[in-house]
Amino acid sequence: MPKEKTRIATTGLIKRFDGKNALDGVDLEVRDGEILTLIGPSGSGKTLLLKTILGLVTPDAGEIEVGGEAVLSLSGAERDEYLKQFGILFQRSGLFDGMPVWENIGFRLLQKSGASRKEVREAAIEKLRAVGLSPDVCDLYPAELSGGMQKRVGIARALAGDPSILFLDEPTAGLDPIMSNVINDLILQNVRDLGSTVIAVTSNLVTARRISDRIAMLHEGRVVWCGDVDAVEQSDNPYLDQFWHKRKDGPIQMPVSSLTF
Ligand SMILES: Nc1ncnc2c1ncn2[C@@H]1O[C@H](COP(=O)(O)OP(=O)(O)OP(=O)(O)O)[C@@H](O)[C@H]1O
Repeated sequence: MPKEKTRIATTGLIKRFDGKNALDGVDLEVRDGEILTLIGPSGSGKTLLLKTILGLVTPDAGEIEVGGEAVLSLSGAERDEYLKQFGILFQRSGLFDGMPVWENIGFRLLQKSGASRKEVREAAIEKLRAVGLSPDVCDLYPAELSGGMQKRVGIARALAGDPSILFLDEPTAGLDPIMSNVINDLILQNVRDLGSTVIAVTSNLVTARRISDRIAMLHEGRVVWCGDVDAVEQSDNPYLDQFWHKRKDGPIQMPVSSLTF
């Protein structure tokens, strides 16, 4: 069988804050066209890893290759070009309060020269349809939308411009189980249609199970397990076992101060 192509690779990625390694030698390979989901306890480095790949955070050591090219040394203009291949759903959807839905979705397209506002609006309506929302939503403001609709608009914005790589940070956080499943299916359908490569971050293990081809678990800034989603249940990795089955006891120690009663 031909070896699957690697789309994103990090090697020995280290990021220190206040003398502590928040990323502690992350080696990760994301294959072309797959959905890889990062799971792990709060503070394990999931969002930080996405930010580092995007160049929003500069690592202290390590390499990042995307499409076979080293990206850490890119200059300003090269970086702008590099970022065009990404669609990003931020935690809490990250919508701009002062912009109607269609401008939120078309934000990047509006900045591109050549596209008229009418064209961008049409493109935004098409993406609204792709996430199951009617064109009527176009002129509403984010505050007028439910949490589930905000997530859909966030996904529509991530999909605008048909990116070949999608980063989805907590796509179902704060949603009820039914809306979470609607969003899971929307993600799967759109990703399959586009053929994008996806890194998702989620604390929702139902979402992880539903959307992922592979799962990588982070703990204290390291990948402690990575494998096919179907292999999770059979794994005897103590970190994965504790996290996946939500066990209180195991190698993952939760700081008492972070527990709420
Ligand atoms: N800009 C920053 N300055 C200082 N520390 C940071 C910064 N960004 C991240 N960290 C630290 O890096 C660690 C990893 O953070 P990160 O946001 O990646 O966690 P996470 O796994 O996404 O957690 P959560 O599931 O709670 O969102 C944390 O200890 C965090 O406090």
